[in-house]
Amino acid sequence: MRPLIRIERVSKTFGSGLPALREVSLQVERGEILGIAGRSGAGKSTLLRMMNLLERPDSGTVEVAGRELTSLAPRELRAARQEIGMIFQGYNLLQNLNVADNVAFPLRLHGRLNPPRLRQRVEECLALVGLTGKARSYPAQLSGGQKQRVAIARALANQPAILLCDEPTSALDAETTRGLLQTLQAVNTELGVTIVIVSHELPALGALCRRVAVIEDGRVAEDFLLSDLSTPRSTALGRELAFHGAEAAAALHQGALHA
Ligand SMILES: Nc1ncnc2c1ncn2[C@@H]1O[C@H](COP(=O)(O)OP(=O)(O)OP(=O)(O)O)[C@@H](O)[C@H]1O
Repeated sequence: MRPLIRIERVSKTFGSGLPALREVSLQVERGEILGIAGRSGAGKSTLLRMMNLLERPDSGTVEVAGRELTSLAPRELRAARQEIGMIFQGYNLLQNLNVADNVAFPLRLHGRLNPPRLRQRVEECLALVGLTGKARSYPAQLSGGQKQRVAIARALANQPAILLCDEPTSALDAETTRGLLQTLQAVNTELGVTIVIVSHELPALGALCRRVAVIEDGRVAEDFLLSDLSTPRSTALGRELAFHGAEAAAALHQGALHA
């Protein structure tokens, strides 16, 4: 089957002159959870942001669900992005809107649902992330974990096929992180959403991901299934991941879904 995301020979250099990505090729299969690991500055976020064209490559192609994003007109690109939700380390919530209105924001932008259906969709999304009672709260009244759950609900409002996660647990404590990873796992298994997650937290990647790509100096240094314990890993991060993976996955499956 055709991969859901296909990145081919993508390069990107910012003003500083050093390439952030060097002819990177990477595929993401429909339904999988792919982790992107790498040291600070390796190019992880830039690669993730290529997947919805928040960053535009200098060269190479980015195909999502059979559409080559770099060749789309702005209007077509907006439509293609409906398929791709994203969450960030800093949550990016609108502080002056309550939780329900934050989740409703992309639905209103798109304008496809009438008011009763829109309210229903917001309730569904909040139930999905365990925040039913918080619809009228404002972001400032929520914990970090709750804010990230609102961000997930908002990212899923338009029923995307893909959820891109940029360091989603970096600002959270260990227990909250575990609850959030369980939510992401449920989003994948119960809704079938394909997830790509950038994180410097190897236990989080080990617990959640089926496959991990290790980025070094703007290149994919290795790309492997965490279940493959027989092939020697070629990078230090790959070896650490192989070591942590099984243990972290077992820990994730203990405890409540919504911490
Ligand atoms: N908007 C930008 N303008 C200029 N340089 C940038 C920009 N975004 C990224 N870079 C540079 O590109 C390189 C890769 O950055 P990127 O954020 O993708 O790395 P990363 O692996 O996600 O790092 P970290 O783990 O620290 O977030 C770095 O050298 C960074 O300084």
